[in-house]
Amino acid sequence: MGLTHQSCGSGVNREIFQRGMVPGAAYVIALAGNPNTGKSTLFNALTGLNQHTGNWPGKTVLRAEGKFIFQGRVYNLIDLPGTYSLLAHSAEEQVARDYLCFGKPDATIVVVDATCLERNLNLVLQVLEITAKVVVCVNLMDEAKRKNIEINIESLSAELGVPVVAATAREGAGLAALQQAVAGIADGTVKTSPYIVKYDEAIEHCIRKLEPKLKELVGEQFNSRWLALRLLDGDETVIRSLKKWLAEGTRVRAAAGGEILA
Ligand SMILES: Nc1nc2c(ncn2[C@@H]2O[C@H](COP(=O)(O)OP(=O)(O)OP(=O)(O)O)[C@@H](O)[C@H]2O)c(=O)[nH]1
Ligand SMILES: [Mg+2]
Repeated sequence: MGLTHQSCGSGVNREIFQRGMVPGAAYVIALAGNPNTGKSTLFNALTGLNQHTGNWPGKTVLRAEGKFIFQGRVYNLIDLPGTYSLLAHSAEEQVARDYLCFGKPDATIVVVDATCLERNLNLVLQVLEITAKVVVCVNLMDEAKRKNIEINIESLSAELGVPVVAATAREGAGLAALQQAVAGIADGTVKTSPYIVKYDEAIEHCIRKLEPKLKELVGEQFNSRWLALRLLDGDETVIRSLKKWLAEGTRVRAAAGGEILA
């Protein structure tokens, strides 16, 4: 049998992409965003001093994770490196992108700077191309207020199709609402309908051709539209990551005596 999604499972994701290491965690939550948007401030405010740091596998990029407890459940929070894009031009971008696709977090918080929202939304749209399980956290609301910038959180949420929460992480403001929104996405009680960028018809045509083939390979595990776009980009790094994921699935299956891991 060839390599298919049936030979690869979430156990594999955890092994090779280090999904999360907090024991007993109900959910794994990723924290993404442009550099300097307050991700680490938010991470520290949510987790306190309960953090574990190391490097991402094979990279000199710092990996920080910790936990918070909300309504009796443990959430494993992963602080991703700050990036402007997810096109894997740098080690940081590759780490963030691979984690969002192959690590399959239960929810992703994208932290944006309220004082330069437009630039930050570029990353939000890229994350929405990978996963629908997103909460946007509009941080630095204190700075925005000082600069007389008003943000209509409700209409932003309606346009993006995902929950949007305002916060001032440095003062701990908005954290409870953020945790509530994350909980709803992680346990599936809140459904999203993310804004998806549409490309030129020539590209959309190629996506329609590629997507079914990719679905055969990875099933519903990963976002095949996004994988198709990366293949059209000729993105070698994503092809390598995909091969690694498929090969690892077979290795684990063989080690488990041929049983398919769910
Ligand atoms: N005024 C204000 N400053 C904030 C807020 N949150 C974070 N900051 C400040 O913004 C700066 C950057 O915060 P970090 O938490 O390091 O940002 P980051 O996104 O982790 O940055 P990178 O890891 O470099 O990508 C620091 O000086 C924080 O004190 C906020 O809500 N309001
Ligand atoms: Mg940081």
